[in-house]
Amino acid sequence: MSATEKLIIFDTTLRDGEQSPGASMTQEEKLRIAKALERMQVDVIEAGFAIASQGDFESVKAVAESIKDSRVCSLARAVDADIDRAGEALKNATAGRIHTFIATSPIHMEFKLRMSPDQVVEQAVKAVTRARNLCDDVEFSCEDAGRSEIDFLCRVIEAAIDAGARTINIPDTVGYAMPQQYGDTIRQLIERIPNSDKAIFSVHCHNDLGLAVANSLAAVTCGARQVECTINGLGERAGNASLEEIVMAVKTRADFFNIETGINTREIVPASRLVSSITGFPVQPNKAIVGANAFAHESGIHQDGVIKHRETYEIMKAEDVGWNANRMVLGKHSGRNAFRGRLDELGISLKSEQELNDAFQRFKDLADKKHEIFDEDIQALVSDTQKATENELYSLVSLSVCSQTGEVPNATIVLNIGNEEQRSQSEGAGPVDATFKAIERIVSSGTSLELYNVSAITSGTDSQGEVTVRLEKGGRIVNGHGSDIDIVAASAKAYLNALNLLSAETQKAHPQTSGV
Ligand SMILES: CC(=O)SCCNC(=O)CCNC(=O)[C@H](O)C(C)(C)COP(=O)(O)OP(=O)(O)OC[C@H]1O[C@@H](n2cnc3c(N)ncnc32)[C@H](O)[C@@H]1OP(=O)(O)O
Ligand SMILES: CC(C)C(=O)C(=O)O
Ligand SMILES: [Mg+2]
Repeated sequence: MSATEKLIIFDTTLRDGEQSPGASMTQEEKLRIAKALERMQVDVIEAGFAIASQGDFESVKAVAESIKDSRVCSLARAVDADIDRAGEALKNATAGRIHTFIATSPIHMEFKLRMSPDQVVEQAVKAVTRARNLCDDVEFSCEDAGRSEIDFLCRVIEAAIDAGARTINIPDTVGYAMPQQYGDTIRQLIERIPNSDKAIFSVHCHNDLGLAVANSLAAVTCGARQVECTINGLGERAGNASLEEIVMAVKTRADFFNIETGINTREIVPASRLVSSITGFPVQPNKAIVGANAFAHESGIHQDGVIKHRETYEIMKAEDVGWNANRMVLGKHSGRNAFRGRLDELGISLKSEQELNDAFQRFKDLADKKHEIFDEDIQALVSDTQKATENELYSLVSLSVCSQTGEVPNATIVLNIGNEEQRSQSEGAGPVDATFKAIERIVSSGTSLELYNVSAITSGTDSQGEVTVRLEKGGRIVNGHGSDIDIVAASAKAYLNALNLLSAETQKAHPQTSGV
């Protein structure tokens, strides 16, 4: 391996990550994540599966139109309509990629596709050819390659490369592979396929046996030059290989891998927090790189060693992955121009002067209550502003909660519903429960609460709490978000945000209806 070889980082948080049950994201949330990935200098962003729905199409299109420094990709089955839809969504991209796939394992071909191996080869070639007519950059994946026969993989991949695929992805779709075996497969494919030098070999590993990162790295030592991964390892079932672990393994053990990624690793922790807060999937404290304890030393001998010489117990620097990057960016004496400038640096664009004014007012209100304002605070308050200026049916006017030792908590809430104020009161098991019950007394939404998560946006007891509320109704699932220094108010905002998302979906489907 030469020292200058590059490992391409292909992030699929917005596509495979979104396939995690409950992790669906709005277009605005996808754009914020895409911007964070661009800041991190991810090479390829898989923005979605354009044919899946109108919303997916719009999201891929919006990401393709706003991202300039990363390639933007859409997934497509080996089906004409999927490929055309992906091409359409990507047509304004600075650099686009169509990623088409078909399963190659005996079990998938026989029982799912109901196609013979010959038909699969023929369909793969047709799909790659069609995609190449729409886009110069085409990736082809052999779904369930981890359980496919190597002779058949050689045959279908050679044909796909001849048809114009420039990246060949070998997914371990069900997380079945073992590192050494998977690495050997990659090595054999590269050695045996006559035109393998015309393509970059890529890997996409799932974590069903907890081996996604190990399998991906084994493949890198055997010639893979693209790794598909997600922030926090989000993804279908047990998830995908986690981007932060892949990138930091390759960087920390450059002596072993002798390969580089182009990732700005200082953006890793902010991106991890953003994805966690948007999806409501908390990061476990002992998660490598981005867990709260990843750089914390508890035991005396370790602390002693670190004080004497940091490298005795630390193989990476916390600041290199973005810990401690909580810079105080603005304070209560900052003006509108500084605020606007910081939004620009964070890649946040507000649609109108009115949105800027609203966000600035929220910033001033927050600065009155909280001494230091960090980037994460700004991201949260802008997100609240955008929610407030979108057409909301329900908004919070006021909330008063009484919670006292030995007494049953009680909440009184006033909501604005379609320009009319309504008040209600409820007791509950705790202040949040009382608040949600008070809201339900007014709206009777018929939803069920699937997830409630609260996390501190920054450190300190004056940190804003960020709450995610996941509601389900008739099979539709939404994640509502709210932030506030008062976590009960943040919870009420998150609950109302989820109700507004459901109501917006209902209105799209049935324009005459109002409510959830
Ligand atoms: C391993 C992965 O992560 S693959 C990506 C998984 N992600 C998703 O499925 C999320 C988005 N999916 C969707 O929205 C829908 O499944 C759609 C829009 C793609 C398709 O919806 P539908 O047309 O209703 O088909 P449905 O999902 O029921 O079945 C899939 C069909 O595609 C076929 N198919 C599956 N994969 C492929 C492929 N790669 N190439 C060609 N056909 C395929 C199946 O055999 C099945 O065909 P059949 O209807 O003739 O039996
Ligand atoms: C579509 C492909 C790349 C996939 O997600 C998988 O096989 O896991
Ligand atoms: Mg996958």
